[in-house]
Amino acid sequence: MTDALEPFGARLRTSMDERGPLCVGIDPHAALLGSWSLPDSVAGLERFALTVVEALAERVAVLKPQSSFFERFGSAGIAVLERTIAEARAAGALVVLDVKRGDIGSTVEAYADAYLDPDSSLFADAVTVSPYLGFGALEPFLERAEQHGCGVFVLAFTSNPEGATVQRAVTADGETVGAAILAQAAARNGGAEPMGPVGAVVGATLTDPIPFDLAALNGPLLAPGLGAQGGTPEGLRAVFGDALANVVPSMSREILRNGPDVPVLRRVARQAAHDCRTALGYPSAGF
Ligand SMILES: O=c1ccn([C@@H]2O[C@H](COP(=O)(O)O)[C@@H](O)[C@H]2O)c(=O)[nH]1
Repeated sequence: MTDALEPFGARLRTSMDERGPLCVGIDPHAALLGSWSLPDSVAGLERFALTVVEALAERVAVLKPQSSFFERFGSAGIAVLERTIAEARAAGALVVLDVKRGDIGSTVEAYADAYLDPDSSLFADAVTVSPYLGFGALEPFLERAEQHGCGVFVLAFTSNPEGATVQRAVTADGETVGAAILAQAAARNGGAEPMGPVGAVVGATLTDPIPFDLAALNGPLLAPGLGAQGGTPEGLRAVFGDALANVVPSMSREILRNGPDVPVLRRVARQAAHDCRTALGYPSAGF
């Protein structure tokens, strides 16, 4: 039986305050394996992922493995993902598994067992989830997260341009789908201190205003899209307004393309962390 963890909002707040808010994605694209002179194989995948862990897990607040790049190698890739998560957590990083799961409630129950049960070999501190089968269908994820001190990042306004056709569609109540998702997430977080376990994914690339007061979420805001997708740390203020304190800015390729040298990865990530801290108004301490 594993010891109960503190609530995710408190753990994330502490980690961001101590290390700075940067999240680095572990996205072992085939092209990146090649540019690191690694084979496009399970061995290459493992070397890549564990090199990122070695370089950054003791330094950044959050590491975010992208499950798809591990799944493409089948069960052997999943075994590498398990090891990556375990070693990153052991080194002190919070792990957000970017797996974007969502289904009918009875099936979500099993996904929640897979990712948010401390006895699972894929246990992570948080997962990304898709609410497009209805926010209510995510209930098993939310319950399990609350039970075990984990977090859930619900896709709201994603960084890709195609997302808008769904997320900015207007519901019968006259609000956008994305805003309706955020309102339900905010209701779930209530007045939790320092923030609740239900986060949202809001892209750092967005240029149209977000039709929701993001500070009212009272939860973490995972902001992918920095670097390779065109988002910049300086642009975060325009996207997130009053909610800057809860933003977890995320970069993958922008950092990873500098590998495989560990000191170089650290130097690039340190610069990115500095840029994000400055943009988000953090003190200069931290990675
Ligand atoms: O809205 C979203 C949600 C998730 N992602 C994920 O983040 C990384 C982005 O990688 P970069 O190399 O920094 O572009 C990737 O794993 C996506 O699946 C996102 O980009 N946007």
